[in-house]
Amino acid sequence: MRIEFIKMHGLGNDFVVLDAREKPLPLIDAAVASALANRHTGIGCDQLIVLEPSSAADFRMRIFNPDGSEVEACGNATRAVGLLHGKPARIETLGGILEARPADAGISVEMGQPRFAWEAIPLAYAMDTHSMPLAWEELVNPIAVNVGNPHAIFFVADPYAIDMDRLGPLIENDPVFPERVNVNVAAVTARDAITLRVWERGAGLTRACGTGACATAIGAMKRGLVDRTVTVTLPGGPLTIAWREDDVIVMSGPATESFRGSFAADAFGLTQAAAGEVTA
Ligand SMILES: N[C@H](CCC[C@H](N)C(=O)O)C(=O)O
Repeated sequence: MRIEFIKMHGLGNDFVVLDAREKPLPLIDAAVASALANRHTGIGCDQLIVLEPSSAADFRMRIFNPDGSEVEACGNATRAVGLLHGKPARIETLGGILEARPADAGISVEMGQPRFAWEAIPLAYAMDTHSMPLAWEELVNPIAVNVGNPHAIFFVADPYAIDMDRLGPLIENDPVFPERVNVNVAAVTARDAITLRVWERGAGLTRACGTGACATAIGAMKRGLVDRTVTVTLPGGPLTIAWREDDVIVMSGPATESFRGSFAADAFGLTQAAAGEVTA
């Protein structure tokens, strides 16, 4: 049995998309996700995205990191599947229902409302999430924001001077973040401009992180560093983030289909455990 995939990206944050909305797929679990995401022995991607039918929205989007973890939100992938869908879509995710629609800048997504309570990040114990009283070497006093998934944001002079390969995993896996955390290092360069790099939970350094851009923009707005619409420039390019008066975050930016292909299901341990069984 062969399975078709669509290779997509948002500013270089890349995805393998499996579309099971019309036809069920065999079970996709952590092992399968990790194997497909492997850049040497698999197709290779920052996240595996699986689309399924939904009773609550137009369709459901499941998000798997290369380490196999299934997570609540992926901003760049939400724009990518919005492009694939080709018209406005309500998309069910573990982090809530999002709305994606074609826009001048590519695709615009309503990413829901940010959460700041320590229990919502989550943190292991009560703490001021506006400026956490913690330090990891030169990275100090982050603001923590949940935008469907957990983010810690450090404001620094130069994000490109930070050794993310060393400090990223240290912070990602700190026990203060019981569900781990995405690590953002950002510099505010104007009232409407931020430069950002992200060490992603379960994926490492990526060329762009949509939820990271949302969380960082909201963090900067909460600290009064920028206005309520800001351009966040990642290594892969810019995203526009607005924090609406109704508290909803709106992210706009490009999405790209790179190519389509197929693979032999059993090459990645995708066995039809039960005829017609949908993904778990
Ligand atoms: N690594 C993230 C998921 C992907 C987020 C990122 N690719 C985006 O565009 O938001 C997490 O574990 O929460």
